[in-house]
Amino acid sequence: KEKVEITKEQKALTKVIVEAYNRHQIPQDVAKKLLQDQYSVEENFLLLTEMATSQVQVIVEFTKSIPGFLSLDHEDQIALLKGSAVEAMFLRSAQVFSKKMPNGHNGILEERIRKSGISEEFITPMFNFYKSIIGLHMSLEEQALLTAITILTPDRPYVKDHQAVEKLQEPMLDVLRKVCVLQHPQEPQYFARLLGRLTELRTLTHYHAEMLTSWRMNDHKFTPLLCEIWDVQ
Ligand SMILES: Cc1cc(Cl)ccc1OCc1nc2ccc(F)cc2n1[C@H](C(=O)NC1CCCCC1)C1CCCCC1
Repeated sequence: KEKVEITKEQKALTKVIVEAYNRHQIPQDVAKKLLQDQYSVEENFLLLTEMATSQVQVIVEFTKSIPGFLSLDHEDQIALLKGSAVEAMFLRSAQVFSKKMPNGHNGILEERIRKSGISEEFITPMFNFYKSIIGLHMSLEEQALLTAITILTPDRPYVKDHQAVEKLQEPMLDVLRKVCVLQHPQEPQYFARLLGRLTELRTLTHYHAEMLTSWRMNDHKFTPLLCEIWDVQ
């Protein structure tokens, strides 16, 4: 049985990523807001656009803290952020949804999201993804590293220097693999299952523009930033 050892450098890298991720805190309050009140479909849509907009800003700050990211070609930096923004939003939504809340609150939150205005056909795949994330019982390190790995995906559209992105993603994958072995010794396949969620995340992201334009109301208004990120309008 191979003895898994995390090197000093890998410990330092994990620390940087987890600290950046913790600064990533908003929009944790979206769950609180949704539990406070029932909103109309229009108010929910507005809440989503506000949350998504602040999430984009937070993701940019998180990504800038990833060692080496700012040394990438500037256009590639934009391509990576644009290409991963929606996946990062769903990943963040799943993590917010997976937070243990006082009794019954998780049920209320699920109910509010089901009735928020999202079209019926997208509710099931979305919650299937959330529940598969919950089932993994991810640690904070795993959540932070998985988010960084998602952003540093070399094969995003318009990325020119794939190699340079791979060189940043690989050390993250190495340390995530070791963290998984150390934190889930009983589940040798845990790391593979974790990466498998990224495939499910891409499938869910595939529908995102339709999820927005089919929100049960008329006249969907998007900000220019969200038009860029969400490929709508
Ligand atoms: C991310 C996303 C993309 C598309 Cl296209 C459609 C939908 C969606 O989020 C669904 C979704 N899943 C959730 C799970 C837990 C939760 F607390 C909120 C959640 N939301 C939406 C939200 O605020 N997400 C933000 C969470 C933080 C990061 C940025 C995004 C709320 C908006 C108000 C109406 C109820 C859904």
